[in-house]
Amino acid sequence: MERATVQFDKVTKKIGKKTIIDEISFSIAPGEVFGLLGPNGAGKTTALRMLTGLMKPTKGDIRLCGYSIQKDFEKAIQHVGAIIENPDLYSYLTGYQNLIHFARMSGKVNKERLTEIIALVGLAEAINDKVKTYSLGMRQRLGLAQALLHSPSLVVLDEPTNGLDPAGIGELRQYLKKIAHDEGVTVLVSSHLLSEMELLCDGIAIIQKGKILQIQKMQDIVKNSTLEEHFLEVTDR
Ligand SMILES: Nc1ncnc2c1ncn2[C@@H]1O[C@H](COP(=O)(O)OP(=O)(O)OP(=O)(O)O)[C@@H](O)[C@H]1O
Repeated sequence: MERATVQFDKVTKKIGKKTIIDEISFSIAPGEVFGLLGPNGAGKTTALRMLTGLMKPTKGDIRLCGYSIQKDFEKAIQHVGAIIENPDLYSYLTGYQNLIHFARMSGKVNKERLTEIIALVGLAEAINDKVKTYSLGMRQRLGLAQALLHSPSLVVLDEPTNGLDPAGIGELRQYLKKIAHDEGVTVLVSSHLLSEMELLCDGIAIIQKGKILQIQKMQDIVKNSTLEEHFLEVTDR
């Protein structure tokens, strides 16, 4: 598997007169779990939308595995699995039929991989039920299975714990850490949940009003304080 790295280089996004993202730069190493941490409206979703090609940066560039999303989009994006908005699911099909549908589009997924990923997201028992009978957490997990199906080397998740119960959040955390640390998959998540990010991430960028205030390794932050104390010190909230 090609190892993924992510590099934001002075990325700015303006919509109308408003600067939503203001010259942000950061990089993520292969196998790292990295968090974009910031309050609602900080610009996290916008940053992730640009990374996956849903929006174009006004200035600057983003490189994935060294490929520019502006100049080499196809190559840049091919290793990415992402859930940015709500996952696209067909509620009148079963979970399994949804996965098969996506597997066909990506072309390189076999039955073993399907079985493996269904077990990983904990949907084995319900996979033949229609998605309309699923809870929000189950839909999230099916969306995650979709994003992971083609074995991406970079996984991008926007507020991944939304709608999950505490047990589900714990399982997702263990899984993301496992694929990162054992298999070298790079994981980028956005969240405003401090305690969750403290448990999940190896490194974080604190973002507020479109600007990155700080980038740090989690182990350095928690040496002296909790992430929450640190966050309150760094931001003006
Ligand atoms: N298409 C748009 N047009 C105008 N303003 C926008 C647009 N998209 C986002 N914004 C504004 O940009 C800012 C950042 O939004 P964004 O959704 O990226 O933040 P976020 O950090 O993901 O927050 P949340 O957790 O609430 O989703 C907000 O003030 C939002 O209102």
